Amino acid sequence: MDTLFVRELKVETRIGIYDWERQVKQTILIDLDVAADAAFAARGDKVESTVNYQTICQRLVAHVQDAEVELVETLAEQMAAIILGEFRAPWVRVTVHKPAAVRGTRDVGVQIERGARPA
Ligand SMILES: Nc1nc2c(c(=O)[nH]1)N=C([C@H](O)[C@@H](O)CO)CN2
Repeated sequence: MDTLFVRELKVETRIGIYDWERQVKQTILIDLDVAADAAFAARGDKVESTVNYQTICQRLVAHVQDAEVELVETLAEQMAAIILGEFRAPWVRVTVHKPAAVRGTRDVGVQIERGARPA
């Protein structure tokens, strides 16, 4: 199976386990890998025959900017559920980056895979 991808979708949101993190918005970056049949889409050359990565980005931005969760894990699970449930994708990998959240690091975050990747 082929993979549609999104790299570094940037969203400002309230996220974190500390009280101060409830008062500010922080930047998170989202990477997505979504299983999709690129050959099928290419045969018809119409976006309606595949997953529209722009629509996914718009849906996730709308969700994440108002999510107000503590953990990056929670956000990743919510986004995976949206992509599998609403966009009928069979498999997704979601990576949530919280850059510079921990002193001394460039980046921290989580990566999850949900669904079943077609052969
Ligand atoms: N497994 C996790 N560990 C931590 C998280 C998280 O979301 N998942 N978050 C924090 C803080 O919010 C940190 O990002 C900011 O100081 C710490 N550990």
